Amino acid sequence: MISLFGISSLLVTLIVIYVSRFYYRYFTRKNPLPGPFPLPLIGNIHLSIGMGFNEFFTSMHKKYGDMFEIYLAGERNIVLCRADLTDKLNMPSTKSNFFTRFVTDEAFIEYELYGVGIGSNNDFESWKFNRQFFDQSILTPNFNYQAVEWVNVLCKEMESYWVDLGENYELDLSRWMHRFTNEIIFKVTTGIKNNSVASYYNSILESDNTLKGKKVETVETVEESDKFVKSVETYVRGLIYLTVCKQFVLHYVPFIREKWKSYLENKDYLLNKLGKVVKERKAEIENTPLDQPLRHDMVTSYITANTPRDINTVKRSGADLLRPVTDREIRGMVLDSLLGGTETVANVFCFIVYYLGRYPEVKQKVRRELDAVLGNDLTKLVTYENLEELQYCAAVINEVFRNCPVSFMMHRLNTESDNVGGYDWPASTRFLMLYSAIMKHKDNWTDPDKFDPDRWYKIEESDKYLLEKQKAKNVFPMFGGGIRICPGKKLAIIELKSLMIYFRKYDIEMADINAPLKLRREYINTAEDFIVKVKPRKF
Ligand code: HEM
Repeated sequence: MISLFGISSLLVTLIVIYVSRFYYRYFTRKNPLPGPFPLPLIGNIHLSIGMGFNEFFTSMHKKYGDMFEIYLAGERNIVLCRADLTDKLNMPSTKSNFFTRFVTDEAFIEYELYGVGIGSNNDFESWKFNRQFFDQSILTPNFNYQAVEWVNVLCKEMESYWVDLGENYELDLSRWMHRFTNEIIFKVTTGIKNNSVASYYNSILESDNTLKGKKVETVETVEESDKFVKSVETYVRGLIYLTVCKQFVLHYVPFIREKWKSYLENKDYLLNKLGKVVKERKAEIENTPLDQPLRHDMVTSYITANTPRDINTVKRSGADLLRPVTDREIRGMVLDSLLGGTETVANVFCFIVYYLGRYPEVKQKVRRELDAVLGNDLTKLVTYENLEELQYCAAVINEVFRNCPVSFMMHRLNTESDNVGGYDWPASTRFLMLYSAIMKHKDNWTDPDKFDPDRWYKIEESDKYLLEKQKAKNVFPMFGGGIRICPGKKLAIIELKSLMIYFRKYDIEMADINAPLKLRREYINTAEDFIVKVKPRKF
């Protein structure tokens, strides 16, 4: 039997070997760049304690310049903070050497991310197949018209709850927005109304019986709906663990091991739930007579693709794209929609409300545009064409994002050796594009720290924002770039502009106008406890 002493000596030997190997690799690394000195296993992550990830990277940028190195989970990452350094990584071609976003390891596979869906899929052929169907279902004019209609209806429904709660009720806008985006994305993806907003409203009424509103009848219980919304948020948090912890840490380090186990349980719940939705819709389609039309949602589009009931109008070419989509693939794409489209839109809208509260002159300009485009009838439903006309609103969305990005960085790896920033890098080098720095770089923006939507609005009419005029297209990666650019960008803008229409009728007032925005700063920036009152606008 091995003695305790034997086990300890073995452990010490393994640690010494690991640490020596780590520092040997560190001191002999190719192209040493400026950056903080790393520790084995954790890298530089300890330096971020007490601040958010974005603040941490921003402080490193200030200290080490536009191209530096950071160690995460013991691995080297090359951080790029100027747009021209990222050009190659964002090349819009399937021949791109920078297709891969994350490293595939055992934990990645354990989280069921490999070879499925599009967001985290590292298998190029599988990604290409899935992305084609994703784009086909979401990038058509029909989809846009349908989305505008559904978003309109849900905006009206949410408005009715706010009116019932009364103008002095303090709403946590961040929570409402998460419900709103969850319901919309679920609806456009599956065609099913999951009543996420209504059940949140019910939960508020349940928790305070002095409120005057009337509970809404829904099939979903408050608990069920809560569980689903939270499971999507929890799944995203699990992705952060994957990125910053090595598999060994996830499986063996106390506390983190338990946390990881709970993320895996949550993953099983979420995937089972989505799998059930796909199965049920499949059965519905099979039971629908051939002469009856099928509704246009993303799941229906995936299920029917390359089958005799195909609802997609675009025909595919290439033998590898002609097979039907499997249930697992469909489930992966539904999950991608939820992951990509919930936190992002919800938080951008909260940040818009914050900036409009802080800049009343910008809010006035937004209102003037809404009045001009939508007229005096406050009950009229908006159209896709109306939304297209809202150019100043589009400028506000961009400027809010530039100043307060939700997704502030993005990863890439090179498949083959390549030159980036003047250095030759071996295959599988990890690059990290720091969007928050790129979007404020003095070489590309006039008064980069100033909040001014005019830098996006009719800039051809003056030379004030000359830099933006020349460069904004390439230096504003709100939706990323290259072949992996966000496929939900049109839907996101439809949702955000539709939500901004609330400002035509209401003042969304922050409880404390002087309080700084409270952010939960993790892998993405999210608003927390964002308390507002929704009052009728004073004309
Ligand atoms: C304001 C809202 C949004 C922002 C800021 C945003 C931002 C991004 C960014 C930065 C990327 C990475 C692109 C890259 O690597 O170059 C991305 C990818 C993605 N987004 Fe969005 N997004 C938003 C809304 C949405 C919505 C509504 C959906 C739902 C359909 C969505 C689905 C996705 C998917 C599936 C991907 C992965 C694409 C791929 O890897 O091929 N996003 N998004």
